[in-house]
Amino acid sequence: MTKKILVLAGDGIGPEIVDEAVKVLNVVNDKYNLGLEYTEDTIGGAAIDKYGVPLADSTLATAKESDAVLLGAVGGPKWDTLERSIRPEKGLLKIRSELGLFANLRPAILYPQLANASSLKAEFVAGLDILIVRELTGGIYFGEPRGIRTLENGERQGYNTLPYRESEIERIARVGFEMAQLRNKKLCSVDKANVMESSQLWREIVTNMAKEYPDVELSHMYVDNAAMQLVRLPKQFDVMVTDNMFGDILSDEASMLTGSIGMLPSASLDANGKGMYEPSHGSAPDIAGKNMANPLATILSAAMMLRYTFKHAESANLIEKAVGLTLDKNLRTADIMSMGCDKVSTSEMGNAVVAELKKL
Ligand SMILES: NC(=O)C1=CN([C@@H]2O[C@H](COP(=O)(O)OP(=O)(O)OC[C@H]3O[C@@H](n4cnc5c(N)ncnc54)[C@H](O)[C@@H]3O)[C@@H](O)[C@H]2O)C=CC1
Ligand SMILES: CC(C)CC(=O)C(=O)O
Ligand SMILES: [Mg+2]
Repeated sequence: MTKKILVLAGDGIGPEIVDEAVKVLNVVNDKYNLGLEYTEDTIGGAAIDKYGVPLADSTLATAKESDAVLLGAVGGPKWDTLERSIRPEKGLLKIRSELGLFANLRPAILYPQLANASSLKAEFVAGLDILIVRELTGGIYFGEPRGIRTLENGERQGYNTLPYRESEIERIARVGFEMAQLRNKKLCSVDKANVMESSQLWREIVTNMAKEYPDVELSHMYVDNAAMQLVRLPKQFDVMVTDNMFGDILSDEASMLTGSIGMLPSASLDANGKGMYEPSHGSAPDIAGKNMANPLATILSAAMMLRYTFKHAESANLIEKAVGLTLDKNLRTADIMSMGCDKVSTSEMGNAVVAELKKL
């Protein structure tokens, strides 16, 4: 049976890193006869240039007909001055929302070969394996009302709203509990319940759900403390579940424990296993077009696609193993470079993973 993948490379380093992930997918496709079929389209700034909007209706329709989406990244200085409603990032938020991709899984795993690339000393990060479960279609990135208004005294005021419905909290918390059950059975719910009503409701609902998961040890933490604990003692965490903005920020922070944001993959899932797979980082305009971005987060996101949407754990495991074997060869893109290693380009890194994969 064919498996339809919509490839949306997007902006900046997007096309460079997505190319490498597709190369890697092609190897497992041939090996296991997976029937992967690609359609290419675009999103973000590239879509503004092509269609006049950051996500064309036709692209969204193709995404809805596809089994999975592989996405690079969106955004860049070229489009930063556009009116807010048509900025590249709006396309990304819209596709997540329209596809119902409420559960964003961001695993922060330290490959032992990269212990020296981590921002923390090796003793703090050795064996690190945290899963951040981020709510992706609600909260302050979507809340209404929002805008920039002019007050009576003529001063302008920017405002956003952070709403969470009970059902939105419950469904993401359930993902957190279930992921914890599959792992080390520890769930830390991160909120700001000492200040915000939406967090108070969040904490109440998560607390009530704990009864259904007696095997999971639940804890709660305020987000400011969580940010600090992530760099103090990161291995205290197993699964963290949190809202859209907190998860966005904490996952970038956690990425540096693994050596680089270029190592952090993600899966954005709906209720039925359909998903969009994208690295956790952005379009990195500062290094775009230089063939120096790290493609591993995108390659590892492709592995997550095989695991979560196509239920083919064997090929996902193989890709992750090939990444480890490539790092064993001391090949490093600039962001994870350390002494005694060989610096490689984006495409050289992708080719090296392909070469290791073909040997397995
Ligand atoms: N999912 C997405 O499409 C996201 C898009 N953005 C957009 O990307 C643009 C740039 O945003 P920034 O805040 O600079 O975040 P960014 O994640 O693009 O870059 C932050 C820093 O990390 C580096 N970096 C990121 N990915 C890398 C990789 N694969 N290999 C090596 N180094 C890497 C960049 O060079 C930069 O120094 C903005 O327009 C922003 O809105 C930001 C985050 C996520
Ligand atoms: C448009 C942003 C919400 C993208 C982002 O920073 C992310 O998803 O990590
Ligand atoms: Mg982010």
